[in-house]
Amino acid sequence: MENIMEVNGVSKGLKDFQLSNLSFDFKKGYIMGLIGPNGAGKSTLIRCLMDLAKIDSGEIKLFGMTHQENTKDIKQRIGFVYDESHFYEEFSLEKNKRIIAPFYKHWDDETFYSYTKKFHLPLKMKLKHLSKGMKMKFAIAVALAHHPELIILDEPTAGLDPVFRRELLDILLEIIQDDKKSVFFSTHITTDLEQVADFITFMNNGEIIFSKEKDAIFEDYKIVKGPSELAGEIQSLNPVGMRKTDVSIEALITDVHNVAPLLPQGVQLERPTLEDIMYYTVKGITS
Ligand SMILES: Nc1ncnc2c1ncn2[C@@H]1O[C@H](COP(=O)(O)OP(=O)(O)OP(=O)(O)O)[C@@H](O)[C@H]1O
Repeated sequence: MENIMEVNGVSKGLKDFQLSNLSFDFKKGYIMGLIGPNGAGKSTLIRCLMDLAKIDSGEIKLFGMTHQENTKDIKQRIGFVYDESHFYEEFSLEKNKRIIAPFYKHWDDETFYSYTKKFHLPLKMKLKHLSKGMKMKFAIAVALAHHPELIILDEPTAGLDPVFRRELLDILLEIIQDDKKSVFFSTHITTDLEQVADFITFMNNGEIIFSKEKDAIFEDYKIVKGPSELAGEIQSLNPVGMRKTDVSIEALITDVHNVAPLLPQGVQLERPTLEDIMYYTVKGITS
């Protein structure tokens, strides 16, 4: 399968922050989730992907091209949804649509109106009077109406009610069904990714901790639980993170195939959630 996105050794310095040597690939026809704690650099990476922020070194290729080579073509082929509203607040949704549509070669009114109907969006209302969730829905309708091959969303489910969140995840799953489109989205709601993502990229402190197939992550990481007396033995196995109470111990281990045979008797192995993996990676060993 061909790569739709290739990030090679990308670095970007901001005032007090640095994206450091990021590398990962993303294949066509899948959903990739981008996770990481607040301030990890997810939005900064997305801004670099969209060429809204210039990278200092390395290379980003989308559809096999860099922005320098053909940014216009790249942007036509991406549906981009992000938090800062880039629409006209004083105008109605209909008027916003009339302004935006001519910028896209493949704009499709029928698709646009089918989504605004599905999302119950009031076309005559001024954008500034929409709720946060409704604005997000409008941004999604606009992004999907020009038939993008790649959809990039920065925290699209933030501010959405659970019913629409589920609906949006179903829409994202529908989009990739023809194997020609791909979805890349950042989120703090890791359970959403457990449902729909094929690949997960995890960032912390401006670095990539891993970028892997979801199933491979759950094969590699396990939670170890046991009585607190075993703390020393578990710690000697170099867990990613560990939490100890007076009576029990819980740790996250990686490279489970090599580490599991070394585990002491009396511990249980459990499948972690993505949230467990994030928590222990960020927190490390606490007591
Ligand atoms: N324009 C900017 N100038 C200087 N620093 C910035 C700028 N934009 C972001 N930063 C800093 O870069 C760091 C990463 O921010 P970023 O928004 O990329 O993180 P994030 O992972 O998306 O976080 P969150 O989950 O909270 O949205 C933060 O420390 C932030 O303050």
